[in-house]
Amino acid sequence: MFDLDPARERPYPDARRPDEAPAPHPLLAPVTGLLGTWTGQGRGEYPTLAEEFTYAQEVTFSHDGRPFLRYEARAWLLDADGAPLRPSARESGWWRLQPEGRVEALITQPTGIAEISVGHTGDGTVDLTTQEVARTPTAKEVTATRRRYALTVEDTLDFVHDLAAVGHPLQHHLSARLFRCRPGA
Ligand code: HEM
Repeated sequence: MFDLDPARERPYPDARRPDEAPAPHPLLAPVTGLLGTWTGQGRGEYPTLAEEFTYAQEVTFSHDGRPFLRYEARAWLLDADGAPLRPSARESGWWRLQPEGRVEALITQPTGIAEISVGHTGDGTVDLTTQEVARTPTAKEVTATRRRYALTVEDTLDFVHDLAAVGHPLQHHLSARLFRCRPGA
């Protein structure tokens, strides 16, 4: 009989480093530099908000040998001294790599938003723009987002997020600079 012991090692673990098994699918070649966990800080704004805010963010990219990345991100707001204030945005999804660096992404948030985005990757940068935004009945009115993830200098990931929501056209919502987490460092 099949052994369902949950304590057994998973047969298909996710890899978070390019040199870790399983080997990345060849279509992942333009994005293997993203693999792993990134943390850092950013700032945000929107015309509906009286003030800018600062936040911390943790982002993880992994894969299981197939031509998509698993994406997971969470953020928390920071006070003026950099201390955690409260949990903020979370999201997770799948980035499907296609030939010629084309990317299709599915990203969902607990605020009732599901983004279907398309874009392109090359030179350490991933650009994604929503093709569709689906919303649960009580979600805020988000109509579009645009994201750029850019590996600028080594082990640094810059993130910019534009948002069209609650009657406002696409404009800056977030910018962050994240640094690669080294386990045990
Ligand atoms: C690092 C990720 C993010 C952070 C730290 C963040 C932070 C914030 C903050 C602090 C607010 C003000 C309201 C509040 O205090 O909750 C806000 C509003 C909002 N955010 Fe974000 N956000 C993030 C990502 C996103 C994403 C991915 C979306 C949509 C796809 C989004 C859509 C919105 C919308 C629609 C509002 C409400 C605007 C309004 O009605 O005034 N945010 N965000």
